[in-house]
Amino acid sequence: MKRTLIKGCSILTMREGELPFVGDLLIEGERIAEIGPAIEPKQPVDEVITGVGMVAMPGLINAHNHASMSLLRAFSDDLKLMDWLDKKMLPAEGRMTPEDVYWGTMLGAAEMIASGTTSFADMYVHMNQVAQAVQDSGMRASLTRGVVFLEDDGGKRMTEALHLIDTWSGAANGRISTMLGPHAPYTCPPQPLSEIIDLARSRQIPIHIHLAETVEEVEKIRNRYNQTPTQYLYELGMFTDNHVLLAHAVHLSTEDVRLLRRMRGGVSHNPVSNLKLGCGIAPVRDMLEQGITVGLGTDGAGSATTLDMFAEIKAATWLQKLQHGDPTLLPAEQVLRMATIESAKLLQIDHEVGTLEAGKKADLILINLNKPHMQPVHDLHALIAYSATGADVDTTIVNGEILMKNRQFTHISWEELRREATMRAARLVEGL
Ligand SMILES: CSC[C@H]1O[C@@H](n2cnc3c(O)ncnc32)[C@H](O)[C@@H]1O
Ligand SMILES: [Zn+2]
Repeated sequence: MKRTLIKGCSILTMREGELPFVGDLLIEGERIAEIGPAIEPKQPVDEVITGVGMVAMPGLINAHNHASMSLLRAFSDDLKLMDWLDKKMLPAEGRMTPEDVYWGTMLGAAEMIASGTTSFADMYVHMNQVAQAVQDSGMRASLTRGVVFLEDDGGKRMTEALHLIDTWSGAANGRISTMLGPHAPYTCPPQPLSEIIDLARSRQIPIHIHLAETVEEVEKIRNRYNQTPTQYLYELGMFTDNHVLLAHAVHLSTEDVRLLRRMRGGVSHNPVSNLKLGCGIAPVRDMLEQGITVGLGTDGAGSATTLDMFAEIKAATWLQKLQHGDPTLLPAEQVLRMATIESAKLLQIDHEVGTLEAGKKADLILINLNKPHMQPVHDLHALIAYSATGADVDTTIVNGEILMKNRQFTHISWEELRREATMRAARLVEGL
């Protein structure tokens, strides 16, 4: 079993209310063996990492992504969501081969590792290739085959969704978990959606779904069913005994927020994508007041452009402060917890990751403080939430494996990845 000792770093455990302290962290195999002011290992260590001038904190957890859409980064911007999706993304996605999805996911994984994300929730197609990329990149992920019921496919998409669950749950040394992924209320009519909900309940499979992202979605569902999108899911039994990961939840009425109050799971707030597509501001303060778990995600790079979770951290707290004219809302520690342990709850991995604690899986990052914008150090939570960017991450560790050290990838060949991604991305968007 490999033993790695990180010495002399500032440690942010992200356990509620716990103050930062300077100390050491011992990793044995996949897990954190010890955290403390000065560790004297009882057995020889294989690697010592000097953490002086660094902050160790839990890896960030991206609760909503379509990693493979990294191939469509900065290809189609400044459009309304439905134009962006129908006229640009779906035609490009129609050309995607399984190999494209593999390399697109690897590109997303490389960006996430380089910016301090260790786990992500993903919804896409060709999920065998997404899972393979998760396995190869060393990341942790919760994967779901996105299912749209707009035309009859003879059950192909659902077969693939179940194949993913049956084949990949627990794979890659437990780094991969799975969910069911009905895409959104406007792409999933009542009958197939209620079948998925019942299946999820009977097999205890969590659900990942987009909800109430735009005003247009609210109008569409009102016209079709005379309900809000949230009522539509609620009445179909979505929130009865199912763990549900809701992406966006921007347009919720007061009554909608109350309906979600007792839900298992919670909401991935994706503020950069919501801002860029002009969708609106999710009622984060109100959801938190009702006890709803709110984590953070990026959505795909096709809309958000970047998968840097530090951008989401800033946008999330700034938006709540601005919307309510109250700078005390979402203080630094709380928004950092949203990007770590609260997101972990949404992926049902909070017993393993999301805080730094002896016995948990060693998913953590080292952030370099030796930079002008990271000095002086008064309040570490504030410094990281309001000043750090993904480029300040020096080292990324998942399941005890070092995936990036001194900003160099250890599992990814960047030259090969860049070549594959460039060539494939050009083909996908040609003529669109
Ligand atoms: C069927 S796989 C997932 C599907 O979702 C699309 N998608 C990406 N971003 C969004 C978004 O913000 N709202 C709705 N749908 C989105 C993606 O292009 C895939 O087709
Ligand atoms: Zn999405």
